[in-house]
Amino acid sequence: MTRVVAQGTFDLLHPGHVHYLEDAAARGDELHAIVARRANVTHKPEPILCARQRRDMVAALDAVDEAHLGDPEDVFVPIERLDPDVIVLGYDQHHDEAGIAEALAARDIDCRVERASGREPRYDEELLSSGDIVERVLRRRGGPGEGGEGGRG
Ligand SMILES: Cc1cc2nc3c(=O)[nH]c(=O)nc-3n(C[C@H](O)[C@H](O)[C@H](O)COP(=O)(O)O)c2cc1C
Ligand SMILES: Nc1ncnc2c1ncn2[C@@H]1O[C@H](COP(=O)(O)OP(=O)(O)OP(=O)(O)O)[C@@H](O)[C@H]1O
Repeated sequence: MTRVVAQGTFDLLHPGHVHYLEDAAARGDELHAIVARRANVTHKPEPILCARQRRDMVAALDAVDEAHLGDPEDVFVPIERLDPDVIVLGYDQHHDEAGIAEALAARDIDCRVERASGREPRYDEELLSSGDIVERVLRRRGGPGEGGEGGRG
């Protein structure tokens, strides 16, 4: 039984997330998704939705066998608990495979580190970024003070 782990913020779910999780699931028999805590999302604006809601949405995806709230302090806590055979990084995820592989080896965790493929938009209107979804909402629904087009867009 090959256990796979994938991870991310998964704020406003979109087909890119689905592609990533399906790609990761295809690399083993069961897929566990770790959902980042707000405090650990430091390389971009904080997520709009709370971690529990983000976890619940990821858990609802067919590709995902179980979704977990990430540890608030130590990203390796869920890894040591889950003891995966493969960790799949997202195609543009800011983590370094070699660095993670070293950290796993230092913890005697026998686990491969792989990187998923990216998915390109299939039509102009399609948004494959949570940040871009927020931008569109602000543009279309932002109040007059926020430069939005106002109204229900
Ligand atoms: C192997 C691995 C384990 C992680 N575990 C946790 C965790 O336990 N708690 C957490 O808040 N974030 C965890 N993360 C970090 C988040 O997934 C990271 O902030 C995430 O990559 C968000 O960035 P992204 O959504 O832009 O990809 C982990 C990342 C990796 C690569
Ligand atoms: N278009 C895509 N194709 C494949 N994987 C994707 C795509 N978009 C996001 N992912 C992957 O999903 C995981 C979670 O991504 P994240 O939660 O950061 O969403 P995001 O849409 O990339 O956020 P943002 O674009 O606002 O930074 C990451 O590993 C990322 O590589």
